[in-house]
Amino acid sequence: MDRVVVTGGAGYIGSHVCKALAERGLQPVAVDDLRTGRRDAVRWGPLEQVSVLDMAAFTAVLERHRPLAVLHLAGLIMAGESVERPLDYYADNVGGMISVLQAMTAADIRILVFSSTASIYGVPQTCPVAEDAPLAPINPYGASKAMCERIIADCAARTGLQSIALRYFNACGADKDGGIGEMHRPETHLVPLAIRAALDPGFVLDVLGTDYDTPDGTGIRDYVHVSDIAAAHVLAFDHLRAGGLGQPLNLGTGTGFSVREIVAEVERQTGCRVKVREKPRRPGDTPVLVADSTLARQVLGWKAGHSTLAAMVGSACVWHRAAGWAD
Ligand SMILES: NC(=O)c1ccc[n+]([C@@H]2O[C@H](COP(=O)([O-])OP(=O)(O)OC[C@H]3O[C@@H](n4cnc5c(N)ncnc54)[C@H](O)[C@@H]3O)[C@@H](O)[C@H]2O)c1
Ligand SMILES: O=c1ccn([C@@H]2O[C@H](COP(=O)(O)OP(=O)(O)O[C@H]3O[C@H](CO)[C@@H](O)[C@H](O)[C@H]3O)[C@@H](O)[C@H]2O)c(=O)[nH]1
Repeated sequence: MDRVVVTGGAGYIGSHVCKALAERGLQPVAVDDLRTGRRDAVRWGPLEQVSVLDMAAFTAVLERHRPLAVLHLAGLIMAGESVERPLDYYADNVGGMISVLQAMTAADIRILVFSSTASIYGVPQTCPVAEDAPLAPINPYGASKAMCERIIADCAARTGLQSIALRYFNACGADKDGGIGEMHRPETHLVPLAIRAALDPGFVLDVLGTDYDTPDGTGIRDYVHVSDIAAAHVLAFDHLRAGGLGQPLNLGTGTGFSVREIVAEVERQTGCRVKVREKPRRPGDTPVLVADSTLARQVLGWKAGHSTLAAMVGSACVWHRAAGWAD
């Protein structure tokens, strides 16, 4: 069976990517050091418990499995935390990227799909934001991902590397079969926290900023179903394997929802009040981020088919009712 290495394969999005690869008839090999990932999320292929920072060990994994491609999702992910711990973010995200590219070069693996982010746009001048907008990250997390994209482009210009950077907007929701879903440790993301604040009597959601220049004063994001993001990885892999041109692609729906709109949807779906308290803005947060994903549709034929608000919040509610929350 043809193999594909998924770094961060024990994480939230990586585990959904592994499932999508398996459904496409490919064997995913998860490479994850389990610093935040979960062993029980690795269900569709082997787990190699290795840090991508360990170039020699990661090269050995590539030599052993001879994958057709590397899908690089491993990294640190919290924009707010990156403001507090910038060096950790540059070390894991930029250091990890360099190590992955060195290992791929050593093992002669030429196809790369990279997890980039909407955070690289910072505070975009226009929304929905397209891929040709200036990259102007306002936190170390976004800056680390912009650096990775630059490093990939520099390598691709000099070698046979074929790559696509997928700039995801806000991943949420859970797999339809219920076995995997969002369980970050610690959890800082809005959708799981809002669901918890509805279902767990002892938990309150902090609304982080109520004075943004938005209709209800709270931050607006483009939420996209994790299964749609996973599907985009398979499409990107197929596209590159067929010799298609690599380029950065936004993954979003083109519609933004405010924090209060997410809270209202959680209340509608659970039938419970979401307990909230209003707090100041979180450092490093952008007021509004919404994607123009026309290019992903044109290049990959990608559609965010599962990403209605009801489907995203609904699948997340089903997951958390069964799995609870990480503490
Ligand atoms: N969650 C989102 O909304 C979102 C949006 C845009 C981009 N992204 C990107 O998607 C990727 C996956 O995010 P996620 O939400 O699944 O996060 P996650 O924390 O669930 O997954 C990241 C995984 O990477 C692993 N990891 C981290 N550093 C590693 C290292 N050096 N070596 C090996 N494994 C390592 C962790 O153990 C974890 O399993 C990240 O690169 C993130 O920046 C996420
Ligand atoms: O307890 C919370 C958590 C979040 N928010 C707000 O909810 C929105 C979404 O926040 P969150 O779910 O933390 O996601 P982002 O900070 O937008 O970042 C996510 O989305 C980015 C892409 O847009 C990814 O790159 C990041 O990895 C991922 O963490 C923002 O307006 C936050 O201010 C709250 O009000 N209270």
